[in-house]
Amino acid sequence: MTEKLSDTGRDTMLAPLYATGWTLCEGEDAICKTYEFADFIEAFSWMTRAAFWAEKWNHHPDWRNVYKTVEVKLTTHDVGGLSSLDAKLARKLDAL
Ligand SMILES: C[C@H](O)[C@H](O)[C@H]1CNC2=NC(N)=NC(=O)C2=N1
Repeated sequence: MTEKLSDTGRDTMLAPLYATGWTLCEGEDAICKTYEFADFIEAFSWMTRAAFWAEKWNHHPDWRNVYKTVEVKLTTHDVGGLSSLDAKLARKLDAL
């Protein structure tokens, strides 16, 4: 069963993500990042690749795409905050 990240879990799991542009979202226990692509097709292709990983892991982003920008928010609804699944998916999104 997925659990909410502990304080120590946050430090170890989120610190590397802060280094790649992730931040804690305002007013909620989630991490946010805005990705900028060359154009809409690059952005949407990335979203498509990301969608397959989200579905495979049954862990889905809250995201918004406008033209070549994708705003991503990750949190674990089942536990009401950040879990290791969010860090795992964030690492994958950064690697796509
Ligand atoms: C029923 C389904 O397995 C759950 O709703 C999954 C789906 N995707 C999910 N995605 C995210 N981000 N958090 C969840 O808690 C979650 N739960």
